Amino acid sequence: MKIAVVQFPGTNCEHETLVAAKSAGLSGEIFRWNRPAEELSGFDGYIIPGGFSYQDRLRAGAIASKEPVMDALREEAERGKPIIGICNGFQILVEAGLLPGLGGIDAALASNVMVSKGEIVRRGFYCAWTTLRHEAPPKRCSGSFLLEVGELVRMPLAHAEGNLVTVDPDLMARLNEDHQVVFRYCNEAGEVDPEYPVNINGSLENVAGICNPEGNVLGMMPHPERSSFAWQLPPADPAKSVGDMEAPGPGRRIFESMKRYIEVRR
Ligand SMILES: NC(=O)CC[C@H](N)C(=O)O
Repeated sequence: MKIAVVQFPGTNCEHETLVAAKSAGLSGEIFRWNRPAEELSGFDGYIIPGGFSYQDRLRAGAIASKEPVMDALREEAERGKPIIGICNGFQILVEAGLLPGLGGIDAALASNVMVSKGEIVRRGFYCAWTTLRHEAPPKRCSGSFLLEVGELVRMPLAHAEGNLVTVDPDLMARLNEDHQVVFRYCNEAGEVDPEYPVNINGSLENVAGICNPEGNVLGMMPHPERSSFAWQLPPADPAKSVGDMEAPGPGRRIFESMKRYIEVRR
């Protein structure tokens, strides 16, 4: 099971993403955006990692979304192969139209605006640990294939443009009804609160991850590769482990899910 971690100029999470995927039993390689795009068909799945592709110019993900490699990824998605976009990867998927309903002028990942008690308390780039509640039914989505409804996973986020906004009053109803909301920001007890700091970036309905209608394409703002090993967890976390460098952290479940999804598809 071989995956491609697609790297654009300005991507900065490709190595740790590949290491995390390998820790889940996948094999793979970093695939530079300017390689012949047809070589992508030889992989079983794809991850677009985080970073600042093209310096986030215009909007984060906007320029990378126009690269020919994204047309090839669209074709692979149509064949049912899994694609996970993490942070800047999510932004690129949205801009490329691989998550229908998002992107264009109707719905976007906009600048973070954190609101508490009716006041804006913070804006822009933010880096913090967060807890996600898995909202989709098991097996709904390639990147959360193994997760139960309500399962909590801890991982960090670090971005400026992850705030889902829309002018379409029906968008959330459609996404919810179709179980395309995969993750929501919640507190450690699993409760969703629309205010900062639980709703960490101001996103509509605390959305942290969305899949396409078919479930094979997942975009998520937080970084599972940054909590795929127990040693990556914050010092106070009970699951923190420094002795065993291979001990799993919660983020590994995303990559294990992708592996299982590929196995089941075969
Ligand atoms: N960590 C990242 O992938 C950064 C995402 C993006 N460039 C932003 O700041 O919004």
